[in-house]
Amino acid sequence: MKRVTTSWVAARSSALGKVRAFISLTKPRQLALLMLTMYGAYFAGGGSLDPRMIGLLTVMGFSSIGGVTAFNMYFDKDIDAVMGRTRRRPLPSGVIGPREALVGSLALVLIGVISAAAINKYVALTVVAGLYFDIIAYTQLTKRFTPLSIVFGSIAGSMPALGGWAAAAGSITTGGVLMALIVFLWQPMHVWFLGYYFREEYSMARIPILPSDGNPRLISTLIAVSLAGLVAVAWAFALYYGYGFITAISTTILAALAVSRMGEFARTGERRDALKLFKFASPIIAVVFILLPLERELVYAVLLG
Ligand code: HEM
Ligand SMILES: CC(C)=CCC/C(C)=C/CC/C(C)=C/COP(=O)(O)OP(=O)(O)O
Repeated sequence: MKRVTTSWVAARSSALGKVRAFISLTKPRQLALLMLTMYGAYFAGGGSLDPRMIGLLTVMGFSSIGGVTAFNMYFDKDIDAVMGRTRRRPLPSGVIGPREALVGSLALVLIGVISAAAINKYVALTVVAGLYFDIIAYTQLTKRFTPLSIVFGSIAGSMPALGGWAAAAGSITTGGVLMALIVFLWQPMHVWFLGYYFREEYSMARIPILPSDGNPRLISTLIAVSLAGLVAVAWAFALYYGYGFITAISTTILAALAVSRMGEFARTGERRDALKLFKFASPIIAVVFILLPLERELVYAVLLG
């Protein structure tokens, strides 16, 4: 009896281990913030609390974004084995086999496309675009060859916001494009400070993540320009739709803070400054995608009654 129980416990713990490992293939923290941009855009675009829609959106977001991320890890298992940051991931460490990862990620992507189509064809379009720009344009065609890969990765990263808005608005309209543009313009800060912090590992894996081999002054200037663009888009949204001024003011303050801290990094090129600025990036995008829907609610529910 004891032997049966032990083998059952062993089997259960290995199955749990597999599930945990597969969840880590979806990069849960990145997945969570990407889903926040999806929900934020959905509610900022006037989306309702209808349970069917919220359910479909949640299944679509988790499975399409998680599936694409797991698919990316399947393709990148060779370079992930080289970098200290990624070598303990389930594929390079062997916890999950390539076939399991491929089948699982494809299943998730399929569920994502189907649930997106159940909402409307524009949301389905954003999922297909996210799949194409992440897996083909970024992972396959550019990530290993040029720092310009960030353009394609950033288009992919902007798709959940566009999809969330399209789910609410029933099509792709100005507000969705502006919110997607905000995510697009946020990504250089997110990617390049992380890339600078891990630049030895990236060069070991021969991944050209940084422009001009990581000149801190150039990186800071380019990120400052992208943040200025982000702030301009936030103000454009507020002026166009008549709500979003608190979001625009908050984004302006946060971007100004980030740029003021970049001066130190531009001068010293210190890795620890790059990490601090990387960590500072996520709250900026979170503020936009939490405040904007709240402001819409405030204006529509309270002021317009
Ligand atoms: C070109 C596009 C992007 C690239 C190259 C990129 C790259 C990365 C990398 C390398 C990490 C570290 C992962 C790890 O070591 O486990 C990361 C973490 C993360 N990413 Fe991205 N990312 C991109 C787009 C996005 C987008 C659009 C979002 C959300 C809107 C996002 C949210 C996050 C979050 C929340 C984390 C975890 C941050 C932390 O640990 O503090 N990423 N990303
Ligand atoms: C609607 C939809 C499906 C959108 C896709 C959203 C999505 C998954 C965006 C992520 C973009 C991206 C390039 C991440 C980094 O990968 P990396 O390989 O550079 O990161 P790593 O080095 O940590 O593996």
